[in-house]
Amino acid sequence: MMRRLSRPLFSYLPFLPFSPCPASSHGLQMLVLDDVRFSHGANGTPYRFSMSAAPGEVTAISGPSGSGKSTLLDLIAGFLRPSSGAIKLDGVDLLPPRPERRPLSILFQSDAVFDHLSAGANVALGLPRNTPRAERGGAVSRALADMGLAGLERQRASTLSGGQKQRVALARTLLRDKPLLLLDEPFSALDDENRARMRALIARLTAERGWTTILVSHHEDDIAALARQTYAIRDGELVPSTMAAP
Ligand SMILES: Nc1ncnc2c1ncn2[C@@H]1O[C@H](COP(=O)(O)OP(=O)(O)OP(=O)(O)O)[C@@H](O)[C@H]1O
Repeated sequence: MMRRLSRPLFSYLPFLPFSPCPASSHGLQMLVLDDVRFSHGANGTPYRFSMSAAPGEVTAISGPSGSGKSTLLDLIAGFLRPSSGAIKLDGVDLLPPRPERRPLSILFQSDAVFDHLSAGANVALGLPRNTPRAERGGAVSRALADMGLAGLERQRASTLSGGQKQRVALARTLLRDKPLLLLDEPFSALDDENRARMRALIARLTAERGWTTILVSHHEDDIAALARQTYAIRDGELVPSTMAAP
C-alpha cells in the first residue's frame, strides 16, 4: 500500500523544503530484499542480495569499485529486473511497477543537471506536478538556500561548478519527497564544508519525513556520520558490516 497523506501533498508545500513537516510520517516503510538474484549476462557475477532497511534511518552500502553497489540500486529502482527473489516496501511488492511508478527518488552517481536550464528550473523538476504555480518559486528558492545556493535561481546550469551541480541535483531529488530515497555517491563533488552540510540535511530529512534512505558510498566518514546500519557487498552478496555509526 502506498503511503496515505491526510491531505494533498501540495498542502505541505509551505513546509517544504526542508523545514519540519508536521504530518511527515510515511508509515512503516521497511525495505526488504529477499534473495534477489541477478547477473549482468551469462559471465557476470551472480548477485544474491538480501537485506532490510528501516524507515527514518540511513542504511549504507559499501564495497570496492565494481562490487555491484549501483547494480543493487538499479534493481531496487527497477532499471534492472531480478531473475528471482522479492523486493518489498512496507510489505508491498515493488517489482511490478515501472521505475517511474515506484515510490522512490534516486540520485545517480553521475546525475546530470540540464545545462540549458537555470538552476531554479532544474530544481523545480522535483516539485510534484500539482504544486500550485504561486508556491513553486518560493519552494525552489528555499531548496536552493538549504543547499547553500541562495540567489542562484536564474543562473544557467552550464555555468555552475561540479559541486554546485551536484547540490542542484540533490535538491531536485529531495524535493520529490518519496518514501524511499536512493543515493549513489551523492557527495563525490563536494568540499568538506558542503559535504557536512548535505550530510546533516539528509540525516534530518530522513528522520523527519520517515524516509527509508539507502546511501551508496566509498567514504567511511559519510557512512560513520549518517548510517545506522551498513552492508558491504562481498562476492556478490550483502554482508552486514560494522562500519556504521553507533
Ligand atoms: N550494463 C552492464 N552490462 C554488463 N556488465 C555491467 C553492466 N553494468 C555494470 N556491469 C558490471 O557489473 C559489475 C558491478 O558494477 P556496478 O556499477 O554495480 O559496481 P559499483 O560497485 O557500483 O562500482 P563503482 O563503485 O565503481 O561505481 C562491474 O563489473 C561492471 O562492469
